[in-house]
Amino acid sequence: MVPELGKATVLMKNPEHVKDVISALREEGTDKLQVISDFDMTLSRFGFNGRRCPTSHNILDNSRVVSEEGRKKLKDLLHYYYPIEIDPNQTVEEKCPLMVEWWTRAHDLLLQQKILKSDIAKIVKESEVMLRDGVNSFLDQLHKRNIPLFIFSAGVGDVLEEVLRQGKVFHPNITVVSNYMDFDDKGVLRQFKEPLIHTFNKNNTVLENKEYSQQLSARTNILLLGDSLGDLSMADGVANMENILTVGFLNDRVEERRGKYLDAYDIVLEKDETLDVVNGILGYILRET
Ligand SMILES: Nc1ccn([C@@H]2O[C@H](COP(=O)(O)O)[C@@H](O)[C@H]2O)c(=O)n1
Repeated sequence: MVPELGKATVLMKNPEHVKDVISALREEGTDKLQVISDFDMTLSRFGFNGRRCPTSHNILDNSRVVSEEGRKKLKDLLHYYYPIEIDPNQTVEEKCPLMVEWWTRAHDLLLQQKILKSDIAKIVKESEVMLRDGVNSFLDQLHKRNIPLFIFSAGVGDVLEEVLRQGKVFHPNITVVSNYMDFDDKGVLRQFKEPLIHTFNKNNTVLENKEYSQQLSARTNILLLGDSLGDLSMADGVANMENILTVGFLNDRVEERRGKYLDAYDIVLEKDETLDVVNGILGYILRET
């Protein structure tokens, strides 16, 4: 069916269910399909050559427009809050206020740096961000086949859009909901727009663009890609959902989190920096293999 599902990085609790959903997505055709994806560490790479790749926040944090002192404080926040974000032993209820605290403190520090809108392209160009191998062909294929892609990200919208633009894959079938920067009339960052999106509120509560879900009301079959357990609520706003296939990238603390990911996602990709499996599934659904 999909040879890539035999890859060593692929884990599935219920392979029969996966097979059934993929068959249903193929049978029902592309007119009913939409893709919902996270950005950081899902479409972008988690690591390269043993080094962590930056998230859209880190692209700003590590850039030359942030002072040395600011950079250190942002790194301290990352080292304090990231382990909490991925801790398998804390509940979402416990984590939520701490995530709001992290994002708020980091955004406040970024506001002090007087970042210019006109600097974003250069900041991205000079960063170490990388898209996963196979993302370009995945996004090109979705565009070619008129399949909408909804990127729901707790990262920084202006930055992730620029990453896609520089990768020449920011196609018109893509809609992004994320944390966007607000610049004053001189082009200086003055605040982040509301609502604040963090890892564990990626659901209806922050979706103001109801029009978008109405436009897509006929697309009741979903391919969902994420890297956090919080990403599983990204499709909550889809009315009358019929079939959903969830693919989760398990990037970090794999031993401790494997069980939870296997319970939550249909397909778990363990330490897989590519989109090979997803491209294999899409090719099958599109009847190209
Ligand atoms: N100040 C921050 C806040 C969050 N992050 C990381 O970015 C990821 C963004 O979320 P996605 O929805 O795009 O996955 C999140 O998982 C945090 O680890 C950060 O780097 N700096």
